[in-house]
Amino acid sequence: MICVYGAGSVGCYVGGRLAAGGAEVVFVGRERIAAEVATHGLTVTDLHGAELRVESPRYGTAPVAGADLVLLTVKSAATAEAADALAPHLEAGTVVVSLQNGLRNAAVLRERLPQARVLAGTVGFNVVHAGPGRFHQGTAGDLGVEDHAALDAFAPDFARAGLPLVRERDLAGVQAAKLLLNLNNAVNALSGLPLKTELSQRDYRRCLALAQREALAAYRAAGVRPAKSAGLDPRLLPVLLGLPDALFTRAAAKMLAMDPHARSSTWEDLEAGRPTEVDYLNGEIAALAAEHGTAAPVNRRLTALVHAAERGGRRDWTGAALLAELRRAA
Ligand SMILES: NC(=O)C1=CN([C@@H]2O[C@H](COP(=O)(O)OP(=O)(O)OC[C@H]3O[C@@H](n4cnc5c(N)ncnc54)[C@H](OP(=O)(O)O)[C@@H]3O)[C@@H](O)[C@H]2O)C=CC1
Ligand SMILES: CC(C)(CO)C(=O)C(=O)O
Repeated sequence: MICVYGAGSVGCYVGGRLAAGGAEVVFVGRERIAAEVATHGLTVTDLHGAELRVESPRYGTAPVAGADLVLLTVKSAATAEAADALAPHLEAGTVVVSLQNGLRNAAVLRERLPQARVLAGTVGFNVVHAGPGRFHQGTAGDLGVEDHAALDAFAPDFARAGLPLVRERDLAGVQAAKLLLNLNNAVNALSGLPLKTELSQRDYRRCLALAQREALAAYRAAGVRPAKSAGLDPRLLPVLLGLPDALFTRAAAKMLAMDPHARSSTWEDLEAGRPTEVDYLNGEIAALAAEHGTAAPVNRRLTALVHAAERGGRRDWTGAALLAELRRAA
């Protein structure tokens, strides 16, 4: 049995696809989503036109025993608490995969779940809660997981679900590369715009490039080596982002191949009135920079602006205004 623990956007989508493909899936999460899927069932859709239904998903609010695989899909701030709740229900050797953004979740899980085989993972695509019981994948991307033989037993379930596991030898590098892209979550949430509209405007991209340059400097100082993404050396990302719109649209066609309504998870958090994960994204870079003596005023400012937005502050920054604000901070 596969348990999805903390089933919100990513958990309902991934678990929904697995269940629609025939896997036995138990979802654990909050009462409001349990009530929603009890009434409406689960529908998962994607940018390629897929629409899959799970009529009666097993969705509860308490941890369950007997899972062979746990997919952990809570936001980073909830990882420790989720691990503590799961601990008494895991048998020795149970595989726990962290499908979360950020760099440190797997380490938190390993510390709190010594009996489990914890593997780090990344979700390379965006999912939004698109209506009652509906979860939509709006951008292309893979499920990356730290390679381990323990995954052999589950790989067929993911393949049948149309979400093949991409088994990575350097997951830490993939996570570091993913974090470079997730620095855009703050820019996207502050813009109030869909990802495609935001990334199509050079000034927003320049904001992201400033944040990425700081991250690359912090990585260098810390000895973190981000992996290539889509074949591109991560050091070239800020250069690519700085291109004029017409050139960028052509050079980064793959990056922009997304549903026009796709949003970042940080935008979704603000929209739902929840605390965001910004401390684990831009805040992670600020912390890494402080630890290794490099500068990260842009990531610090973006973190502060997202926290202000959580308290009702501005969420309609134009690209020019945000860029001026970040340049003032730098
Ligand atoms: N959404 C996306 O497009 C993407 C997200 N990610 C990453 O995936 C992870 C999950 O994100 P996402 O699915 O968007 O997050 P969501 O907030 O949609 O889902 C997490 C769910 O877990 C619930 N939860 C929190 N704590 C517990 C707990 N102790 N027990 C049970 N349920 C709990 C939350 O409830 P409540 O809110 O009430 O606390 C929420 O419903 C994050 O790290 C995110 O960065 C990665 C790529 C894309
Ligand atoms: C897929 C991506 C990068 C989209 O912004 C994401 O990880 C998120 O929304 O958190």
